[in-house]
Amino acid sequence: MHNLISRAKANMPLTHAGPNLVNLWPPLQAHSKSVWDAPPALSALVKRVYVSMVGTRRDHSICAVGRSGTGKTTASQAFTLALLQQAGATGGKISSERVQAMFTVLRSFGCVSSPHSDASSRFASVFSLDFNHAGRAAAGHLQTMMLDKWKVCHKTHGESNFLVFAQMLAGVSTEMRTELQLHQLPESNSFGIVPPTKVEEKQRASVAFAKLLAAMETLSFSAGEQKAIWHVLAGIYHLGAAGACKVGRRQFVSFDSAQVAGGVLGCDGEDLHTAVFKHHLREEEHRVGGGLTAAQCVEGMAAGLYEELFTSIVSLINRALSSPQLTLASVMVVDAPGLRNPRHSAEERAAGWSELCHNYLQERLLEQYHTHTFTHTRERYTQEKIPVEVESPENSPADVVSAIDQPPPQVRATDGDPRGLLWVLDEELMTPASSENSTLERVCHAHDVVCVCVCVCVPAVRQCEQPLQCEVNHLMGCDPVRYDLSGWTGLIQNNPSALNATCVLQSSTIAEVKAMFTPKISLPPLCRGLGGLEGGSQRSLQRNGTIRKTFSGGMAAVRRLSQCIAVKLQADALVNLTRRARPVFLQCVSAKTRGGGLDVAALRVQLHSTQILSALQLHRTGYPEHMTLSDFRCHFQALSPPIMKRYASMFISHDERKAVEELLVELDLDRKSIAVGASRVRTR
Ligand SMILES: Nc1ncnc2c1ncn2[C@@H]1O[C@H](COP(=O)(O)OP(=O)(O)OP(=O)(O)O)[C@@H](O)[C@H]1O
Repeated sequence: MHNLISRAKANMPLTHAGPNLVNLWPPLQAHSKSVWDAPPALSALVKRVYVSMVGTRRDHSICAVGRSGTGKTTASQAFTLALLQQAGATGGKISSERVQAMFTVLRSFGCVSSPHSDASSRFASVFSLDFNHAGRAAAGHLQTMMLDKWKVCHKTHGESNFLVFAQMLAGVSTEMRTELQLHQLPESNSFGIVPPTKVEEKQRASVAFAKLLAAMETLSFSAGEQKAIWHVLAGIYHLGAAGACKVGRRQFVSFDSAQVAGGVLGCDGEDLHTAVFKHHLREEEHRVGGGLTAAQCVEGMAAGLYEELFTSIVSLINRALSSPQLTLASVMVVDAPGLRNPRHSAEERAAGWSELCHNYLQERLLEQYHTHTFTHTRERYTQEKIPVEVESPENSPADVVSAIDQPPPQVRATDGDPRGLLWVLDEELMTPASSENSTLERVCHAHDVVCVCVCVCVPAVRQCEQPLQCEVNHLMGCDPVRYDLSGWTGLIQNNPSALNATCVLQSSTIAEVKAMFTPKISLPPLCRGLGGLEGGSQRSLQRNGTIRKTFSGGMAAVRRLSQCIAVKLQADALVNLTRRARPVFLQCVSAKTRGGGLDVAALRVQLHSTQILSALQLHRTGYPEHMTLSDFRCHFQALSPPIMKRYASMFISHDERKAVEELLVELDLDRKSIAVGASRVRTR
């Protein structure tokens, strides 16, 4: 029962849906439709965005927001493919097949199976399609953010590891299986990477692996690059099998598996041991409080390897889709992991660090939606002195966002320090003898008086009775999520093993591994977890410039290597990338219960957080279609030179705004004969 709002809006012409469109296609029939069988409402949206992009020569963005499992990825992918079909492609670098292949690769390497979905995204992405002067797609550029790097070694209840592991273990050829030493798999794996056991699952994973191989071929991954990818994945698998001693010296539990891990990574066993466990100097350098446990060392290496692998795969995708052709404008499709709350799947547990990172990103996107829909629109009307009687919604996501990411004040305030959770965590990490408890107390104390609604004052963050737990009032208080901060210090402290992963790969004795991970250009690393910072075309350089700027100004330049500040900066980068583009927000909702029934309460909560009624009210009362004076001039000059002549004569005697108003009145009187509908056009 996906995308319910679409049904309510079924009779509404698309032009009335305004720039902030709610997800508008009917449920897929038991997966019988492939994602690119665009339903009519999607085709209409694609057409509208395309015509607007070509007509205004401005960048546009499509951003899907909502809970996990509500169809954001499906919607974004369907939109991208339909847009490509609508526009057509040129230059041979981009095609529907290549883009579909990219989705297949990303699904395997960036998704896990969860109670909500068989492929739940664990990375955020911005995929930009660049169009040339003829309006044809000429290139694609993928930028990714992996906010939580620990997924590869920490198994969340009910979730699998990244899908690619099961696919590889089920489908890799006998020859490669021998090379990767995957014939006799040990029973336990500390990262929870297990081969599929049921026949049906095995078959599905093998088919998915065959699809993945075909997709890599389509994207021109060379045989050597594919080999390097399997070696790194197998290396991570064997590291998980090697495990770490819980007591005593920092070392592997299974030396045999560690030896095998070293072998497939092209690293001597002793060297791997050193890279994983022996980094006293680096620990000093990064002031790692209390030293790392053996398990943290092994996990750090695995997380570092997977981060490097994912970034390299994004580079290979960009190599396949990029083109130096000059382009006119772009459409950016934004997809991020959805909001997750253990309560949605009736789990008793509290949420962890991974959920906080992704829920925070969703809040940032919602805040962007709120600002664009209400704040900017009202500001424009005020600036243009247009009387429009509308009330903005009482609440906004800003309170929760600042409870998480508010930076420290430049000058110490007398009435307390209101910095957000990420900054408090960052500071406490550097304070000797600090604990997660003191972090919690500081954040709850600073943010417990925030009102999310005029009539009810509820704190943005509230300390729970359970030790080390707090509740964050996500979705403007509609969807509170209880977090457990236990062990967060270990996750956010700099982990020298993760940093050593790059050296292990670059000094591998396996030529293909070494070649793939040795950087082609030497640029200072911005932030681990960011992918797609390469590209030679003018547009990709611009987009990468925006990200570099985000990471190089003010506090960002100083703290960008801190794990928790990097989460904020990656979210900033994503928002900055799309800030200048004309946005369309796809609010995805789902009301499906686990038994397949209709969960009305859940639907109500989701609809409430979309603020759809206020948005529609503002849209209907105001002037959603508007253009700048310069656009107006271009537009009408092309349409009718006599009209522009008249405009010029009026412009001499009045100010420009007055001239435009008079012209509009004339156009309106004469509308039928000249067929220019401009009465709802406001200019500035
Ligand atoms: N309109 C629809 N009707 C029925 N099922 C759908 C629809 N859209 C998506 N689905 C199914 O719902 C599941 C979740 O979809 P998808 O992965 O797109 O969600 P998501 O919002 O991107 O999730 P996450 O945030 O966890 O990545 C998939 O199995 C998908 O096939």
